[in-house]
Amino acid sequence: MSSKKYKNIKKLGEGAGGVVTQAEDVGTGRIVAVKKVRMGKAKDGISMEALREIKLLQEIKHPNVIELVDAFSSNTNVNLVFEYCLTDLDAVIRSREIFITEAEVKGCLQMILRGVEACHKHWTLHRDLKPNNILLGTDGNLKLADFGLARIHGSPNPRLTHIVVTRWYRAPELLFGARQYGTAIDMWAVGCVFAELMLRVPYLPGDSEIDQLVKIFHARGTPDDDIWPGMSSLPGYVKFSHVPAQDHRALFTAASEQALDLLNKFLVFDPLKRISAADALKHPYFTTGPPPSSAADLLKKFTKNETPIVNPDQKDRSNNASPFRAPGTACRKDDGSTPPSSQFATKRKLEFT
Ligand SMILES: Nc1ncnc2c1ncn2[C@@H]1O[C@H](COP(=O)(O)OP(=O)(O)OP(=O)(O)O)[C@@H](O)[C@H]1O
Repeated sequence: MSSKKYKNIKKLGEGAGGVVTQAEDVGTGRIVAVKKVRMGKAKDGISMEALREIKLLQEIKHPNVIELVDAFSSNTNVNLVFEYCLTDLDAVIRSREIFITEAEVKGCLQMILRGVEACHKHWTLHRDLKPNNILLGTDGNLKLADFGLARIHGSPNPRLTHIVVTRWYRAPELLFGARQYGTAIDMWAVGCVFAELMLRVPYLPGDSEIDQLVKIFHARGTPDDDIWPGMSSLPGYVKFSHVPAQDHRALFTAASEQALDLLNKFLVFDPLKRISAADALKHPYFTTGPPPSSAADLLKKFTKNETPIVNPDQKDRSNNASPFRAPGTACRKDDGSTPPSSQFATKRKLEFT
């Protein structure tokens, strides 16, 4: 980083877009995270990818959307300066030190939904919602981050590509190659994250695009054109044999009726009938039973045992001991790491290779 304004502290990690470094604003002493974005297809010396992220984030100012503090260019890079975050939801979900209560799941989901609602109000799809793109800010708020794939939807010539959203959180319309899609793709992803918060393991961890659809249909039942009008006309539609929906109650053993009802509304096949973020926030789930945990409570709980963000490259997901896995067996390459205990779920049998 070659800005006199920021003093490099340490490398935090590296994503597909570039290196992220912890730094200090020498003028104010504020700790920030600087994301150095490699040049993509450059126009006028600035990466279009970086420009897109800058533009979207500058428009959305919300406690549940990561703050873009500054942006500057250095040689061939664009540096995006973000508020520094303490950990991410992936690290929290995988931590065996943390027992996530119903109130905490509720608090997390409420913050995620508020962030998504803010994005959607600004005609922005996040498009890559997943636990490691949801960061815990120093104020205890969860913040949606990594807008690298976000696009303004509804713009005249969107040329939307269906290769978006990490597979496990990808909506069925994207898996069937829909070229026109909207905010409902983020709501499917929110549903998968909600399920993962309760289960403590990814809900639908498909190995491939086809396996992703198989996992979705095994969980939710195979849809037909009555349930999802227009499904068979989608460009990538493939006919699957009929399987009935899994009994949700058998998997989410301790989840409340309201939690299951809301989960079902996120995971509706027809994108037009899928619940919106604004409506989800009005669901009785948030007003019945224990109230959602506050940001201050989440901060205390999720940072108690220090769960620093771990760069996925540095995570050893195969050798950690697990009560769910026979000693010495490696867990399947893609399935995340050791599932911590959950009061919501029946311990799900992991498949081994
Ligand atoms: N604001 C932040 N504060 C603290 N750490 C951050 C911040 N933003 C990103 N990181 C960390 O830096 C690393 C790289 O993040 P980045 O968003 O570039 O990629 P990623 O989400 O890990 O992967 P990908 O780009 O493939 O989605 C990750 O470990 C991430 O958690």
